[in-house]
Amino acid sequence: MSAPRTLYDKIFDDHVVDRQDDGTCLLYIDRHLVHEVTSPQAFEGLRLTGRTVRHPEKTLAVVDHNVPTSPDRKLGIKNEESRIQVEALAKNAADFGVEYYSETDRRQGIVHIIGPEQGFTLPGMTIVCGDSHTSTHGAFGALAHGIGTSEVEHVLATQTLIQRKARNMLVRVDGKLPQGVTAKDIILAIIGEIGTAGGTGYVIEYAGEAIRALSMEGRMTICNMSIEGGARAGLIAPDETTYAYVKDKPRAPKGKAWDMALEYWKTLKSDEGAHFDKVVVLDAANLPPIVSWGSSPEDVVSVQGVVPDPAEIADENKRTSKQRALDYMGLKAGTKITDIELDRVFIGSCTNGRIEDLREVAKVVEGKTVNPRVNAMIVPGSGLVKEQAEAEGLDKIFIAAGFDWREPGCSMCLAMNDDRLKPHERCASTSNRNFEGRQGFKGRTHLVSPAMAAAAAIAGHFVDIRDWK
Ligand SMILES: CC(C)[C@H](C(=O)O)[C@@H](O)C(=O)O
Ligand code: SF4
Repeated sequence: MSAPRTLYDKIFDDHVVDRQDDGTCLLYIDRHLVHEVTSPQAFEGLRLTGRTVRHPEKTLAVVDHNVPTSPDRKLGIKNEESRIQVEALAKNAADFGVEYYSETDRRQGIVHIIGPEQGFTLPGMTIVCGDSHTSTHGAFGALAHGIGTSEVEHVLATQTLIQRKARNMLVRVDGKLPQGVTAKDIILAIIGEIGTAGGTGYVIEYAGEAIRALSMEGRMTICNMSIEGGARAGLIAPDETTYAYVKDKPRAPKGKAWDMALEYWKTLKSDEGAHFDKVVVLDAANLPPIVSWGSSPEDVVSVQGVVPDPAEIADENKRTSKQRALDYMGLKAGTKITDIELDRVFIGSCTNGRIEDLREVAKVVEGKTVNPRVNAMIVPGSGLVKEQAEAEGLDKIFIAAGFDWREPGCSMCLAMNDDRLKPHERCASTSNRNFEGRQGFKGRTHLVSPAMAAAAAIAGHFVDIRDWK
């Protein structure tokens, strides 16, 4: 019998086209997602060398980062740089025969939200995109990771990618999540535990009772932030939850092809006794709602906690860097997290812009009013999420509470469009990065779950969602 293998080993092995003696492999790529930011030079490279896109039907292009989210987006993009990128993708997709969702297509949205929605993302596949949060698709038991622009060109031209095998890491989350604690809190806690370099050189497989209990939306939130923990990719073995989500999606296999696919997908799990190079175990039952206080996703604390004191850090470099983070954030050590007041609230992004996230938000804010000091926006992750939310009447709940209800896109997750923080504005955000300037020059970002962001919008400061009435 062959040695037990992990889920990552299996998917990797199934896609090796060529393996060199030094371990360098050529991997077959099943799906390639393309957005406007990292693709212009790649298409230009093809043009210059007279090459074509090898498999246009395995490639899907969408605009997300630069598109305006205001209702008048049809009027065009004012910012020239943004407009050029969006127009370039439209032209490249047409010239190279790649399917393309423009900002007026109802299927348009954040690249990592539309892939799963369309059934373009399927278990067992290798999936790449010129975007670090491609790890999101790992929630389906697909090997999915970000690539650079020169690799985008390589995949467009050859449908393959040069890769070396990463090491295997297991993150097991045991037990049941308490009421009010979500997938977002799990992943923030994991990153708090392992640090932003903890996953460097690894592909993380998430397992355990708490992961199994998550919906596909929750699993995507977890895998999405794998890259924030330094990992190349995140994976969750497919199960009944996965199959139920995938079934009947526009591009999912149908009929006999579905049965065959299912048979294969059922083999996609780590074998008993498979070797992991690193194992981390967390207990879900002990997790509180989490809030980030600094400028790195590892700077996290319980909502019941206080802003930590860098003076207590022994390592000098780390102490200096955490002090700088506190200064940037305009916070004092010892401040209670629930005393931190917000100016803005952003609900959306490829981390938390899916329908389930919006349902959670609606539950928290129904019949309540956004604090007058707070400017709060909700940005659906895709046109289909927006339609679904409106069909359920969620938009009415949001608007009645005083939220701004927008068109789909990356929006204020990163300041590449009109949605951005002003200097020193403090924001509770459901996105994945709190880097300096991420949401606007000198903007201050606190990463939280959708429910925590919603409650903060109403209260005007952080509150423990477990006490919400
Ligand atoms: C613009 C893009 C290349 C970038 C990424 O790779 O992740 C963006 O999506 C982000 O979240 O910072
Ligand atoms: S929503 Fe944010 S994290 Fe996701 S792809 Fe867009 S910019 Fe990147």
